[in-house]
Amino acid sequence: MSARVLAGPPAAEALLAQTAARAAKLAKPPHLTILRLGEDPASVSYVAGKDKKAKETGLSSSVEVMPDTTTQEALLSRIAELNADANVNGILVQLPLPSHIDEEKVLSALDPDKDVDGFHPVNVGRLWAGHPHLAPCTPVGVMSLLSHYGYSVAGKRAVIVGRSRIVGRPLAGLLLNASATVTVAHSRTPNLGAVTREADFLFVAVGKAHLITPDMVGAGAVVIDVGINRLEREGKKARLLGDVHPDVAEVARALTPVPGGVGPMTIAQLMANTVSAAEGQAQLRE
Ligand SMILES: NC(=O)C1=CN([C@@H]2O[C@H](COP(=O)(O)OP(=O)(O)OC[C@H]3O[C@@H](n4cnc5c(N)ncnc54)[C@H](OP(=O)(O)O)[C@@H]3O)[C@@H](O)[C@H]2O)C=CC1
Ligand SMILES: Nc1nc(=O)c2c([nH]1)NC[C@@H]1CN(c3ccc(C(=O)N[C@@H](CCC(=O)O)C(=O)O)cc3)C=[N+]21
Repeated sequence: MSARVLAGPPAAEALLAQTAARAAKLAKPPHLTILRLGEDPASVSYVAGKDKKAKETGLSSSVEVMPDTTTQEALLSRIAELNADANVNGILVQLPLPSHIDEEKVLSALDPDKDVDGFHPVNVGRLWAGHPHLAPCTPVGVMSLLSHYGYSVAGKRAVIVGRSRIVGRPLAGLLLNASATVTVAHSRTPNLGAVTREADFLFVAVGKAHLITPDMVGAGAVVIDVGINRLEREGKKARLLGDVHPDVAEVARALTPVPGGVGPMTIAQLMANTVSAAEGQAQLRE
């Protein structure tokens, strides 16, 4: 038996269609500003993908590139201007930032109601209080992928491997809000396989190619592979590997592919968050 493949693109298209319809109801197209510092190739490529998808969805977007020598002060002052600019509905600061910049300070400087990544402490608090407004795109995208394919986590055992700000932690909050029984494993978890085998729904966001092998997965589990590991190849395009070994398809009920699984949902959810931000701001003005 081979697992059902939970492809991202059809679910992402459905979400984008809904999002475009919401955007069209607003007085003007919502505007997303993306700040990128430096020329890290992965960041260049992700940011270009977000900008392109925004335009395809009927949103307005702009990318501002600053040198990787930009001071924290200069970045904070640009953020203050964007916060004050009524024409800007959403602001995204692409991560990772150069090491001389304090990520916490930068993320806390964003207007929480324009924080389309959901990384500001106010948005983290809203999520964990059980009433999210803007929540991180990747985990929200994972939840909508599950619902697109008809899965409900209520009353089920969910195990997450990874506890980052961008994926593991907010995913735990969303799954708890959706009434799953949630376990979060990480690098200090002994006997990882014993924990992951208990999962009805297993979510993996670590960044280690093929960490999860078939012996670590319970029969009939739904497995969501968030990991993206670049395997550079001489003279060829890099190959992308997930955190889950492909043989897991032999034991799991369902599995997301890499690429073409969670990645497209992240981008689609960013568009949805930008529209949510614009809707929230329009309500505040009423
Ligand atoms: N598809 C998408 O849209 C996205 C994909 N990604 C991908 O997801 C992966 C994770 O990203 P991100 O969350 O930012 O990564 P981080 O490096 O921030 O976090 C990795 C987490 O994995 C844990 N970990 C590391 N090694 C092990 C191990 N051997 N066993 C168990 N846990 C371990 C770490 O534990 P500890 O906290 O103890 O250090 C940490 O919590 C990456 O491959 C990234 O490229 C990320 C964002 C979006
Ligand atoms: N402030 C901030 N917000 C983010 O949301 C953010 C970030 N910084 N930094 C980096 C991570 C990573 N991330 C991805 C987005 C899309 C794909 C994606 O579209 N992946 C495609 C493949 C793309 C390719 O070919 O490289 C897929 O999985 O099919 C992957 C990863 C967002 N991140």
